[in-house]
Amino acid sequence: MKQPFCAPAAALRRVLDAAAALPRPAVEALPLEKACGRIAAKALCARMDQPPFDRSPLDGYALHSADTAGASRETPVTLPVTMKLYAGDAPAAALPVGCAARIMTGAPLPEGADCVLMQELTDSGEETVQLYSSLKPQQNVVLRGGDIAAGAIIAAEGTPLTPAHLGVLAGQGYAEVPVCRTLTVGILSTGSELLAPGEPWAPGKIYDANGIQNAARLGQLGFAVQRRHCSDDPEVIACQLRELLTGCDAVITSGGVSVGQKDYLPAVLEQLGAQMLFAGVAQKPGSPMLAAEIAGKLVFCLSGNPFAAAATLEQYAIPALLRAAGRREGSCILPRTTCTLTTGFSKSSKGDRYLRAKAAGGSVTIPGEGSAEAHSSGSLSAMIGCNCLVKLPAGSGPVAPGEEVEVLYFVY
Ligand SMILES: Nc1nc2c(c(=O)[nH]1)N[C@H]1C(S)=C(S)[C@@H](COP(=O)(O)OP(=O)(O)OC[C@H]3O[C@@H](n4cnc5c(N)ncnc54)[C@H](O)[C@@H]3O)O[C@H]1N2
Ligand code: MOO
Repeated sequence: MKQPFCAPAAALRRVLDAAAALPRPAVEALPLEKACGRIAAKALCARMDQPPFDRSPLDGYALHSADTAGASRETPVTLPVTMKLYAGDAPAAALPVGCAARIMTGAPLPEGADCVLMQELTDSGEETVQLYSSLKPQQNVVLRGGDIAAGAIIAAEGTPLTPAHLGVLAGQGYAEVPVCRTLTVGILSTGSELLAPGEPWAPGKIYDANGIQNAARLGQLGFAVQRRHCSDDPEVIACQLRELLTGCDAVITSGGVSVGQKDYLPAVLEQLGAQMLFAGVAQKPGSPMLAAEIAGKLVFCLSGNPFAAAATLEQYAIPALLRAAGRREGSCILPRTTCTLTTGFSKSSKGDRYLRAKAAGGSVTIPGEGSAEAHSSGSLSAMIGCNCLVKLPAGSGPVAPGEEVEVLYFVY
């Protein structure tokens, strides 16, 4: 007997648990220049205090704060200038009490100096300097370790490395970092109606949109992809799946998962000895989707309708693949928030429904100016520019501008 469709939350839990149970990806060392977007395979810590010495944030004079007491434009304090420090210099001696050091932004403070007066508040003298303001200890000093202290975690294991992480790591003298090997995902579009890009159009045929879209999205998230398409022939599909499973870490198919006479994916998965994670998810769109494990590799069979494929790719395949790629679970799951609708949607929702949308600044716009047709699972163009899904829970009626809805942002 056919099993009831899996609830969305349970479906996500199953694929995340299956992904977490897979062997961790191998570790490789990469130069920082090549590590953007890659996942830290180990915790990356600060090796030293940054900055590594107390430094000046200003062009001016390093001083003993006690020497500046009472200084003002009316009653300047005059001191001899006994040293000069540029960024990159190492002070050769301590600053004697009663003396000033000419100092430039980024230069280390000499020992003894505990403050810096900007040159605009002096006469900018070279031999002697007149100070027009008094200072407190540590005023205008960037303290050693003030940015990051030795030992602090820069990126926890499983963190995708951003330009900011790489900047901090570079500031620590890292030349290379241990990252998880890139996973390769096989992408198979099934359907005898499908044409490859560039093929001449013929009656009854359509171009394979899902394959490119799925590949582009996975590429954006740092996966390598191998993309193919094949006809609705169970032997061909099985053969293509076997080949992709040999050369790739996971496979995503589209099409052929429903109840049509040429919807062969359920039977092919059975033939290949798949362990099903779920067969069908209780939502619109994408309800016929399958998720399985074959020989220790994740396989996601998305429905052919392009928006159904795109939505379930975001909701289930991407979180699980990112988890398998080495990310921590928290950064694999679509972040949820509540936003106010600026546009409405005219249909009621018997089961959970997900609509593509554009969220920003607490508001969310469902494209298509209220037309439910724009949101049919076969329509693709309304997806352009969308960054999230709006969830309309089972039992919702039509929704109107001004109402609050739950928003699930796509993961990056
Ligand atoms: N009697 C029923 N019919 C259908 C049901 C049902 O419950 N009972 N479910 C419907 C739902 S919901 C969906 S979703 C689709 C899913 O069908 P399949 O996953 O088997 O997908 P196909 O039939 O192969 O294709 C559906 C649609 O998408 C087009 N397509 C397929 N691949 C691509 C591609 N790579 N690029 C662009 N477009 C693609 C295909 O030509 C079809 O138009 O089943 C419903 N039917
Ligand atoms: O699940 Mo289907 O995607 O509604 O057309």
